[in-house]
Amino acid sequence: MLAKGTVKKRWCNNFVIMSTIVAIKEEAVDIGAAAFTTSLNFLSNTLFSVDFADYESNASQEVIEIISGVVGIIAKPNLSDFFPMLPAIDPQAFEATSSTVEWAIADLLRNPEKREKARSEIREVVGQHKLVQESDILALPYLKAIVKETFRLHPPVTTVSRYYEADVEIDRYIVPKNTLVLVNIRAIGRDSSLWSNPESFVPERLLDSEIDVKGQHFELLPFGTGRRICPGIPLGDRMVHLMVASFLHTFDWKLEARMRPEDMDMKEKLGITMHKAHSSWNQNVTILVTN
Ligand code: HEM
Repeated sequence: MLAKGTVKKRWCNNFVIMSTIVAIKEEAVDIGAAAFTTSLNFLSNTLFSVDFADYESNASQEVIEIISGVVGIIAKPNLSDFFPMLPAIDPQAFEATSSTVEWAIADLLRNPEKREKARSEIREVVGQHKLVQESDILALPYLKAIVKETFRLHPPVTTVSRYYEADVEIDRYIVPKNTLVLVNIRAIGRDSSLWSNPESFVPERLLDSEIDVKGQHFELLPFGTGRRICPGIPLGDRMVHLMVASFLHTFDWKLEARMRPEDMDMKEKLGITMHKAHSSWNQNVTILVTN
């Protein structure tokens, strides 16, 4: 087993190194795939001190399929007593984390002045030649606002469901027993009675706000709420912050000469979670290594 701090450091380093290799080769980075591989390796390092996947081998999907199968077999009482996280390993958890990172980077590519603001904040707190550490995140309010705003606009899990076993009254509506109620988190995040200018990416609106993502503020529920709230909040939220901060800190992003930010394709695709429909912006992004 690696020491506790080592896992985090190694994971963060891996993410930056993996992206740096691609950037040095002057290839486009598939942010979604890099984030997916990283979240997978973070968990495998935490549990087994090994990397399960490699960004360049395209093996992440195979690993996920194996994990799903293995979890079904081994998450029986004995093994999950030793590894309580095992039953929670679900492809959706990695998808949710990586799609949030992908959207945050996409929105920042479309908004260069916000990207620069976030980079200066990180540079000031972390310094030019160090890697972002988990302890730095607390001192990065603009980064935190960016992540919340990304969750508002692009919650990876768009809908949560509840099944009512008895008649219930909710806000003057009677929900009869045996009803499955679907709550559209994405629609709430874009509701104009709750948010001004809801379709725009404006992290500033959440900068000095008390609204958080832990299920207490019903206008922003990316992790759900109540008894079935996502148990992976601390891990998922931390991974998203660290990955977005590492990307911003380590690389300078720009679109290829002929492409304008407003021309980026921001269509969504519904899979296990909500991902970007096209990675076309990947092919139009030049990444310069700054550190
Ligand atoms: C950005 C990352 C993530 C997001 C946005 C997310 C979102 C969600 C949402 C919306 C739910 C349904 C909650 C409800 O019905 O109220 C859920 C459930 C769940 N999540 Fe996550 N999740 C993320 C990461 C993770 C991670 C990293 C893990 C575990 C390692 C995890 C494990 C679970 C489990 C086990 C459930 C089912 C809980 C239950 O039904 O009682 N999630 N997640």
